[in-house]
Amino acid sequence: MKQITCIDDLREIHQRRVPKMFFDYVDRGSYAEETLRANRDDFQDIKFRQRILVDISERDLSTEIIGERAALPLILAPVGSTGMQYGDGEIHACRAAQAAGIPYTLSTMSICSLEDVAANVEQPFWFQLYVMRDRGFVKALIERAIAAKCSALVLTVDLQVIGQRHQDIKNGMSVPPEIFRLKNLIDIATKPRWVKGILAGKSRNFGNIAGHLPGSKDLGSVSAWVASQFDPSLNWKDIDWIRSIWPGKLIIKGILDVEDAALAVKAGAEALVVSNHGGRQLDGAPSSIEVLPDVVDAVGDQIEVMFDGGIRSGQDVMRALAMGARSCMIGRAYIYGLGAFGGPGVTKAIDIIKNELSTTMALCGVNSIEEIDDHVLAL
Ligand SMILES: Cc1cc2nc3c(=O)[nH]c(=O)nc-3n(C[C@H](O)[C@H](O)[C@H](O)COP(=O)(O)O)c2cc1C
Ligand SMILES: CCCCC(=O)C(=O)O
Repeated sequence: MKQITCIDDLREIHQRRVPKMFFDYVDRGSYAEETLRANRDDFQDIKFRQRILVDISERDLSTEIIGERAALPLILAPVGSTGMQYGDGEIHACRAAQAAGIPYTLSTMSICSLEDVAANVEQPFWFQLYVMRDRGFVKALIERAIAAKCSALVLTVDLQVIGQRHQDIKNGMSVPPEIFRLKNLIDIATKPRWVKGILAGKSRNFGNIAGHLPGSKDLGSVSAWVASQFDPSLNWKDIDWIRSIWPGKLIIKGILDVEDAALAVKAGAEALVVSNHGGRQLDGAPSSIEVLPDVVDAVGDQIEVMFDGGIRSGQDVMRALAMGARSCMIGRAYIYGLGAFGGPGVTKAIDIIKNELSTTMALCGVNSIEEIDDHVLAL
């Protein structure tokens, strides 16, 4: 792995090793992908202010995330179908996060179940919840997260309907995926390493939501399945209902608007995530980094503001922190590592970002995460 020096290198190997239908599912965005591109492009407009001759010999990258110490201001974001990128992918990613001292978020749409992950890792992890129409099932899911000792609930609120991802439709990336389509079978035949990894994994279907999946003869598009299962009536009043079941910390993920951020404060969440779902939902929405400063201005002293969208380097983490985020989630950056090399690839992705962040801090003349604010930016 010596030749791997940046997240883009991991992406390239992921693309080579994982079938196209699964790589594209990770890599691409919704509709014309304007927001997906903006997430990356807008980072590049943010320039640092280099400072020299500051003693930077004792840099500390650790911080607190919702009251817990973390080695880095970084969180592995919830990513559906992670176990299709690499066998038992959720367990590998969670272990890598815990070894690195950062939180891992398990998606409702994971392949390994809550119970599987809990049985195979050392420490508590976070659980991301999608609210489905069947509220009895949602309640049971939250109770499973409590039983699995999850230490935070991340309620994702930007996907009650799904933004269409053209490439997924073209590739047969349905629920479940059409792997027996001739084109996909031919592609899979050229990816023996992936096949071996998947066959070695314990789980091959969505572990948390058995009973809510279409039968294998009833292949539907993801959008049809989401429309049939996800509750479009979800609204602020439901937060009280969730609170009545979930006693722990609540993080609301998917906020892009200052008024919504204020409502998240009012709802009593411990944190919110400024996120456009990695450019996979409302195409034409602004980049996450564009809206971050306004959200921080409005509510940053009342609620912990987290950030995600487009982070591919430690420089990007530094930019988000400089704009007021307290910590950052990464999605694709670690999944590229997982698809390329399994657990060690996730560790590699975290290490790359950590080293880049450390060097960037040094060259900007800061020694701690708490010191990072807009004074590190060239205005
Ligand atoms: C393949 C993939 C699957 C995702 N699945 C979920 C999910 O199940 N739940 C969720 O809240 N967010 C999901 N997201 C969004 C991520 O949590 C995160 O918001 C996004 O990836 C951040 O952008 P980035 O990939 O540029 O870092 C997914 C993202 C990707 C790339
Ligand atoms: C049906 C939701 C799939 C997971 C997800 O959130 C995503 O693909 O972005």
